[in-house]
Amino acid sequence: MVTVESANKPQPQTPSPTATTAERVVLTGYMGAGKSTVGRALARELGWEFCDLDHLIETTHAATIAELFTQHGEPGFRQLETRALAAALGRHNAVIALGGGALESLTNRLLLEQKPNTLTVFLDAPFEILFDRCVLQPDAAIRPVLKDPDTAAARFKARRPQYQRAAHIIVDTEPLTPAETVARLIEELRTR
Ligand SMILES: Nc1ncnc2c1ncn2[C@@H]1O[C@H](COP(=O)(O)OP(=O)(O)O)[C@@H](O)[C@H]1O
Ligand SMILES: O=C(O)C1=C[C@@H](OP(=O)(O)O)[C@@H](O)[C@H](O)C1
Ligand SMILES: [Mg+2]
Repeated sequence: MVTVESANKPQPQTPSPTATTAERVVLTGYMGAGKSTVGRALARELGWEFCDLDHLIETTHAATIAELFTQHGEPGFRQLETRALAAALGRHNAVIALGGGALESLTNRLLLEQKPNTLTVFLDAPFEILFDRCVLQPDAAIRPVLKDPDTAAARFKARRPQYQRAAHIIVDTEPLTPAETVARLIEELRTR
């Protein structure tokens, strides 16, 4: 029997492809890991909002990442990144793609770690693969940190333990396409 009360209740929305209790998924990993590409596709699949931290910084300050590095230096850029992260973590039903350097900051690591209902995913791959992906990326934004390959390799080595420590889920993306990584994450989200 359909009571008036239940008939007036809001109808359920399109079923989510996952029953996850997480309110947001945060993608981390080095440049070229696919945070932006996979994040956008995952958000679309979940019917969630997509927030790319670099894009948020660029629109907030009306300048490209490269311009912000030139204007403020890397330390200045990192401050803007921390503010953007704090704002982004306030979103619900959102996939958030971090920049590759976001977890260098202890403040950022604590912001992320202390945010409840947040599933952090580390998209991993060897440095050489990541570097090639960035070089081959059509119309890629300039990544100032990638200018010198030796320094970039050293930063990869230094950052990797931070990505690992922050992660609830680690995906080795080397053998996967971005679509396969999305499928893997949807599968993981079913059980969390
Ligand atoms: N297996 C893969 N996983 C993720 N990205 C891949 C893969 N293979 C190639 N790519 C390409 O590498 C680039 C990753 O760039 P992007 O998503 O901007 O990474 P990030 O935001 O992590 O720096 C994209 O051009 C993407 O199409
Ligand atoms: O690793 C880094 O220090 C950076 C990564 C970039 O984002 P992606 O990882 O999305 O390329 C961007 O935030 C900026 O160029 C600095
Ligand atoms: Mg990106």
